[in-house]
Amino acid sequence: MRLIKLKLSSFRNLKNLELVPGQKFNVFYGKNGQGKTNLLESIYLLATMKSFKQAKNSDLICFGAEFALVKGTVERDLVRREIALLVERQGKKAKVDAKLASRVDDLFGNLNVVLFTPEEIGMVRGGPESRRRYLDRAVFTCDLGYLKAYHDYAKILKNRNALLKHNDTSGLEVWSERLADSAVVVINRRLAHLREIERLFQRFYSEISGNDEAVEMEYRLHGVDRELFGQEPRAALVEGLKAHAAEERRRLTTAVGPHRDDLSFTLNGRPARSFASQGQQRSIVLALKMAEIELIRKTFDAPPVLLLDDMTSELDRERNGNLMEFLRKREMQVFITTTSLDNIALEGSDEQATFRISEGQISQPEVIG
Ligand SMILES: Nc1ncnc2c1ncn2[C@@H]1O[C@H](COP(=O)(O)OP(=O)(O)OP(=O)(O)O)[C@@H](O)[C@H]1O
Repeated sequence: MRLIKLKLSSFRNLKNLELVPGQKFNVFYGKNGQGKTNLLESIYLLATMKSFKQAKNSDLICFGAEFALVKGTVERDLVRREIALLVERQGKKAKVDAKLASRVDDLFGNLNVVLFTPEEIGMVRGGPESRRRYLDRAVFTCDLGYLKAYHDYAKILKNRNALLKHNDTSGLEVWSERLADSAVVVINRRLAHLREIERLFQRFYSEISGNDEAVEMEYRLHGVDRELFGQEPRAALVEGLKAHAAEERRRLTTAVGPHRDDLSFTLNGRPARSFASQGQQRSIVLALKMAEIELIRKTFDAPPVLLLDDMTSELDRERNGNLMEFLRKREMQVFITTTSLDNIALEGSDEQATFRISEGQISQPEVIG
């Protein structure tokens, strides 16, 4: 999969931008606050209709403008498609080859992206939300049904939370059962994804770290009995909700379900969150991303586009080099942002297009190699 052309109008500080990226490594450099992350955000939006910064529509529109327009030509298996996304304050509208795409599903598989941000590097150590966010994004890219399952769950959760908030216990039991049904679907899809990437993740971790540390990942059910979940998942959720009834009355919110679950990593049996060194934690995230790329390649028979935001300064030279080598072998199109070209371990023969971004404007590329 490749992005052949990108055209932005009034997207954040990128008022009028046209880009014809190279086939492989595209490096965007410039000082802080010039629009590098915004550029990656626009590509991410084209693929998913969502901002990776959890931004509102109005944040995406250039100050003073009425709407933003993101247009891209993408290519997969030699078939080109035009994707156009109109962002207005009240909503987004997408078209694929001039046909209205009414749901995100219609965009599915045209452009797959894997995102790698400094925020995600902190994921092993940080709070569970960032790990859930990572997981949800990763599952959605390969599993079309996941988004619907996730939205169904979110709707039920919202209704159940509204009852708790108003101390209205009349319909609570019915909503608990609905929540349990929907939660099982979400959790099972997450678990299926993790099963698919587990081996890859372990293989890439040992390749990056160059030693035989045993790395494991585990899906942690919050407030739900693991064993019972293995046998009767729905009953386990219902039981979990019952057991947390007092906490829910106190906190006025649903205490159990995939919105509270977590993903944990262990190194040689010890929790990576507290025991792994910074380097080991970075290797874990890197191995996860590599596994995700590999799974997408297998699922779609085409590699995704990789968006690397300001990562280069986060990875040491060796890990950076490992990553670039991995990407080179897979013939992937990569978009990298950096404040300094010295951060990129891309010396070698690969084609590299370099763009300078300054105050939302892009300079013509210099092709190196
Ligand atoms: N809706 C908007 N309209 C106009 N400008 C905006 C809008 N949203 C953000 N900006 C501007 O975009 C700039 C931030 O761009 P971006 O986050 O892409 O920076 P960057 O080049 O990635 O910098 P860094 O290296 O610090 O990450 C800021 O100057 C901000 O004021």
